[in-house]
Amino acid sequence: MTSELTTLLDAAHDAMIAVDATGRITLFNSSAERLTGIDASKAIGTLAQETIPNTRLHIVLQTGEPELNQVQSLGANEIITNRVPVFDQNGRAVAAIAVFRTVNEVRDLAAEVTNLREIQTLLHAIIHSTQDAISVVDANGIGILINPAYTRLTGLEPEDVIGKSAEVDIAEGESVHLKVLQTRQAVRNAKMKVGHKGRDVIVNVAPILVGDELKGSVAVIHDVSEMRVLSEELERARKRIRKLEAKYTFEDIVGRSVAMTAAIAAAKQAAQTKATVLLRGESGCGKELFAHAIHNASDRKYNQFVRVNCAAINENLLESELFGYVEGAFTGARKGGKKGLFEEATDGTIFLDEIAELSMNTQAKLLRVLQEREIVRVGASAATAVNVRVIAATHVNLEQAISQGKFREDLYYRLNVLPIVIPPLRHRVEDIPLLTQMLIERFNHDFGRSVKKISEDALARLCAYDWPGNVRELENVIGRAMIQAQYQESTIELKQIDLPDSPMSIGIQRGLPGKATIAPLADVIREAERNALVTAIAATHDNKTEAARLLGISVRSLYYKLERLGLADSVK
Ligand SMILES: Nc1ncnc2c1ncn2[C@@H]1O[C@H](COP(=O)(O)OP(=O)(O)OP(=O)(O)O)[C@@H](O)[C@H]1O
Repeated sequence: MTSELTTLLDAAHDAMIAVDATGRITLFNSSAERLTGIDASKAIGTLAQETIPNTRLHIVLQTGEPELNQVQSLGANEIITNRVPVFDQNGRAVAAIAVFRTVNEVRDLAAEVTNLREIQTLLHAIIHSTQDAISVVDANGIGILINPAYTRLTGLEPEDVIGKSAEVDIAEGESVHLKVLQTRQAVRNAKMKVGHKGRDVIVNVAPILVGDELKGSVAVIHDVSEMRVLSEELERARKRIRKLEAKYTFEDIVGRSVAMTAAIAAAKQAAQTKATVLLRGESGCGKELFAHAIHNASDRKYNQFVRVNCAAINENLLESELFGYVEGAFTGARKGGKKGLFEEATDGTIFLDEIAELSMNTQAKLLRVLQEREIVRVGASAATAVNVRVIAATHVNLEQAISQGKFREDLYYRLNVLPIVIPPLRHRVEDIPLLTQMLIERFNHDFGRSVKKISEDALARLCAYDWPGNVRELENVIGRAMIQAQYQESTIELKQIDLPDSPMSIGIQRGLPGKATIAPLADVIREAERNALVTAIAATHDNKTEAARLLGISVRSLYYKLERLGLADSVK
């Protein structure tokens, strides 16, 4: 026997014993030594049935019949044996071979095979169900596996790819598989075009190394056009979030008084309809808060909420702002024209705050929108249909405005479909403790304070006041009190509640001026400026840069103003 053959047989996991025609052992490999505990040098040349009593090789020689899968004992082991005769050209048995291994080894092997099958099934399921296109080539760059996502992306079927060169799917660019096989290094984010349609893709390819041996490479291919669509969708969603200005919901409206509960219930009901809503109430009582909440509780919540302060926009611009304009509508008109706020709010809500401030001319145009549900851009001849829910708000007594000829009666009826009256704070004193607590928490957060509550006498003072500026005014009073409070203070005290107690000053805030209280405008402005500076300096703990930022002025300008108002020393 050649030495190569001996080495090979010694390396085999199976035990092997061969006998010649006389039944003497001619081969006894290492595994046979291991299983029998007999040295090959001692076994070779002996009669097999004498050295190993139940080899039965002499019987196989006699009968010429193979004995397959025989289980028997060998020392402490159970073994499974195959014995086969070897014949010459004349059909005479000239040798016999026994190949055996322990039953445990066979069981382990069977389990390993089962495991491998399970892993294979699992891999198959994963590769076939993933949305990522996958292709695998062997070490020679020949295709061995693709998945259905690959076929969807490239249009290539298994028969086009399996057994073919890795370059078969490339429409433009070089094969990354071949590069990875050459370098044994993974390649990430390679751009190329693949398949019949030359689809833009990004490819990640990794070598398959078993130990040190290169077995092939695997590529995961992403469709760029799909990614582009997804990122565009993401951008659209981001824009929507950015533009979604309605930040409050009904959860944010504080109030358990009967009047407030009724207003909230009416607003919740209105949210379920498409009807125009008219929010009425004094300044600062929460009309805008309600408008946000109605929008956010309606089926338009994922679309635009556009707020228009009718009092803040110049009358000449208002029409083009609301309804847009066509190219060349007026000098300075943008090329291609411009969408108006009604169109911006398509499928969403437009909140027309301070509606009573609209000119009679714009009122007529708004009436048309409400009647026809269409707008005409400035300079356009045709109308465009718009699907927009209108919420209007005013603190003005519209009935009185009608009788004074300042508000169109027909528009009033169009707007007044679902009127919701938000009661002034003085009519719902029982809400003051709740609102105060909510504000304390908000300002703790904003100013970094840790105030817990308000003292009883301070709260009593708040409840006795009649709040012409409503919740906005309460916000200011609590805000000021918390700025004044020392850091360690946990209760707002009466002395920190800064409320005007003269009935005259209340009158001024309600728009009922008393001559005695009117001061020269320059003094009023100077006083207001002084207050603003002191508050900002206090709120920022004397951080001039931050105070200037809050006031919207430069630091230099802040120092100048402090100097001019004689505050430079007191706030140092
Ligand atoms: N019920 C409430 N619960 C919580 N916060 C409220 C409530 N009502 C009003 N506010 C707060 O008071 C401030 C004024 O409210 P809002 O701007 O909605 O009033 P408004 O009636 O629209 O005022 P204006 O007529 O001056 O525009 C806001 O900061 C708002 O969040």
